Amino acid sequence: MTVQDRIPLQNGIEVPARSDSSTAADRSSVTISPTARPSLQTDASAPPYEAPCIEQPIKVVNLRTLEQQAAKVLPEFGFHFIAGGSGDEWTLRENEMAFDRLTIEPRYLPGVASADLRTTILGSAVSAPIITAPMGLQGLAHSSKEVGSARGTIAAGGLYVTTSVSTLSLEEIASACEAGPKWFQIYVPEDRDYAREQLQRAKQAGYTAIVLTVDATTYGNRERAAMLGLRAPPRLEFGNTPISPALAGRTPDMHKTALDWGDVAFCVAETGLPLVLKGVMTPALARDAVRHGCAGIWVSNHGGRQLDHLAGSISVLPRIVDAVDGKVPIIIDGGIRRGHDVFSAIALGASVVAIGRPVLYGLALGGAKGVEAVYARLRAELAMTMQLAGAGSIADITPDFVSRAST
Ligand SMILES: Cc1cc2nc3c(=O)[nH]c(=O)nc-3n(C[C@H](O)[C@H](O)[C@H](O)COP(=O)(O)O)c2cc1C
Ligand SMILES: CC(C)CC(=O)C(=O)O
Repeated sequence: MTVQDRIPLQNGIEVPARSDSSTAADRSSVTISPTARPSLQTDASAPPYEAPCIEQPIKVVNLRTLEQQAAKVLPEFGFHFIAGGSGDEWTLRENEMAFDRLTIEPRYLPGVASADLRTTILGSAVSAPIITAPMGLQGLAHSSKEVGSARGTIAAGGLYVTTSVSTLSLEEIASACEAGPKWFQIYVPEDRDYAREQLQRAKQAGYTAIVLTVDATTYGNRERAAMLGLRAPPRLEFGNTPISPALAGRTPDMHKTALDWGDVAFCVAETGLPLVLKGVMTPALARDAVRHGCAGIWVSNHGGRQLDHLAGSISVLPRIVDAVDGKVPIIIDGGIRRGHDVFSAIALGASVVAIGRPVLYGLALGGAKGVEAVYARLRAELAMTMQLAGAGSIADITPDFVSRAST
């Protein structure tokens, strides 16, 4: 199989593929697990993976074009691991398309001199209603790994969410956040002792909330690498392997399949921290989450990487907002690329939005400074949208600012 010359991305964009002289015979050494639990594979005989390492401020024209820029600096496997979705990538595309079907109804002559973007989420102050979504294996994006994205996020006044499947340890990442706000997202492992250890380490390291992701009880059907004939790296680093002597010698599975409300109660009982449920796509789950004491609801389809053919996340937000009825704050992610996307999400009832891939593209292009530039651009677009639409503060952004496009 030869690697295509040009790779089609979202929105009809194509990027030139890197040259790759490996043959089908070479690639056949990639192990494809025949088990019922697909997972990200490694390819022991592949050449070492070299992530970008440049630290520099970058010019961000807009967050959409970042994908093309990042494609030029990332190794192909890393780029497609980050950019890709699952199955036909319908949900991946729909996340952005659903925002594109919304229109803004401006309020002119409001006497607004400037827009104040500041807000709070679960007691943490942020410079704008924008936070960084948890993302695993950031060593594929840049040599600074999660330290780079954490530093960039905090420097921009955002909130950082560390994942349990980070390349670096949750403690190293917590240090990089310094005094900035940080949450810990867990994929509850099968092994209770290991789960307990991770939660206790997170609390000890100063994370102030636990995010429990519910949409990954098995790995999504990620087909890009296979379709493009890409070789996975020889090894993938996971920074949160067990450390306590009681767990010595165990290599616990990082994802529990039979996740249930007992796991939610366990995470709360072990930490006493507020728990945000991530991956909520239905009003029924949102209602149950509130009833079970969750402190926040995170509307997400995992950036279209898990179950394909879920709706675009912004499409389900209004019904979830109705179900939650103001009892807890709502976070939303998926396809947020423009200041007016942030504006629409807030108008439709989210407290803050989270951004995923654009952070990793900024990281790949410039390390922490690149991430800071991504935030700066999105914040500038939001400020401009608020000024032009006539909203002086985040609290001013009410539902009547948004309607569905009539075309
Ligand atoms: C490379 C990558 C890794 C991810 N890893 C995690 C993870 O470890 N935990 C999690 O809950 N979500 C993970 N996600 C999903 C993001 O948290 C988020 O839901 C999604 O990226 C938002 O969509 P966007 O990329 O369009 O902004 C990952 C997403 C990407 C792109
Ligand atoms: C290492 C992966 C399980 C991280 C993830 O959640 C994702 O790729 O979407």
